[in-house]
Amino acid sequence: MRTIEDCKLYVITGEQYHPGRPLAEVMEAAIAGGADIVQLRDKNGTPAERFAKAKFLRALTRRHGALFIVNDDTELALAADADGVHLGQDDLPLEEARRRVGRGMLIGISTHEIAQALEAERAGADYVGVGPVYPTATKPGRKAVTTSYVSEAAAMLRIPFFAIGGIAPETAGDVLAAGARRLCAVSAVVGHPDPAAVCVSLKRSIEKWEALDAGRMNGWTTAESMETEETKKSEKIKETEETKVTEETKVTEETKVTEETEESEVTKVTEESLVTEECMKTAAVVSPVAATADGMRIPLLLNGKRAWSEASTLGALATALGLAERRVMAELNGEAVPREDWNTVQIRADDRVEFVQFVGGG
Ligand SMILES: Cc1ncc(COP(=O)(O)OP(=O)(O)O)c(N)n1
Ligand SMILES: Cc1ncsc1CCOP(=O)(O)O
Ligand SMILES: [Mg+2]
Repeated sequence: MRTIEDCKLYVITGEQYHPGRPLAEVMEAAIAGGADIVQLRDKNGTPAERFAKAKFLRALTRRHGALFIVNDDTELALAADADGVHLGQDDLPLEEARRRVGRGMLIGISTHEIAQALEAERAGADYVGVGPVYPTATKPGRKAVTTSYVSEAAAMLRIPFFAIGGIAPETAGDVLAAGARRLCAVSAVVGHPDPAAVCVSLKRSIEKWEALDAGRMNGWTTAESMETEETKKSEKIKETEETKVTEETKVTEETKVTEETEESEVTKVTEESLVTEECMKTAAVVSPVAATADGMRIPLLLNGKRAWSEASTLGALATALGLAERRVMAELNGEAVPREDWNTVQIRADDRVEFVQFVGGG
């Protein structure tokens, strides 16, 4: 059976999005496409209808090895032998829900800001929802939290989080670039004529970023295992980029995945003044700014990864990274910045900076 850590794609029912199409057909397609978790979210059915759907989804998910979560209702979760229950900020408090469902059941909590997520983590939530990232008709009136909350969650949470709200193949790239590695969707999947295809696409996007992360992890190596630029080029990972680190500088080599190109890209980022996400996680309980020793460093999302820099301009950052003389492109918050402007473009806290070097193909 899958654990919550294994689960990357979470699909929630939304029968209003597939009128005339049976729930069974749509959710079976979602699972066939790679949904790891299915949640029953039914605000309108009678208790008997909700119970029947829960029993059906329990059997379906069990058959396919997926997890089954019930929204809002601990009693229904218990009655249907679900794997867990999902609760919002205005639902039953986590402590009371835990008393009712016991240790063996997963509890997920919706969060809309980092303080709520840290509190849920502290109180024993198994995962949190982070959203709505974008405004969504599925949760009307709920303010979008934007990808900046996704970045905070990525930097500060230890438990798994699922980005939710407006998640679709078109938005997944930005949400993953902000640091999410788990996605949750309703309308984009269940409202699509081909739910399986949407799930396949979302799952592929997640896996691309995981492959990129694996490259970054490989980068946390010692000088002995450092490779030459040429070696690295020949070992490009399909559809991903790699990360390398030198022992002395504890430098990250960050990369970027673009949806537009199938070519791998390798960006070498070498600098002394960056502290990576690892340091950030150690200081997770304090604010990002307080986490810096000297208070001078700016928190950034550098090639999708949380980092810190003393550089105040894009040019200074490129210099610090050893990229000033390299044939690289820079993007600041999704906008390409011409090289002639690098020294005048200021970097601010939580800016998203991407340095990309194309190495082959094109
Ligand atoms: C995975 C996941 N995340 C968030 C929610 C929303 O829960 P809540 O805020 O309680 O809103 P409702 O879904 O009950 O309207 C969720 N259901 N699942
Ligand atoms: C239930 C919920 N909670 C936060 S956003 C959301 C709905 C997400 O739906 P969609 O994927 O259709 O935007
Ligand atoms: Mg709820």
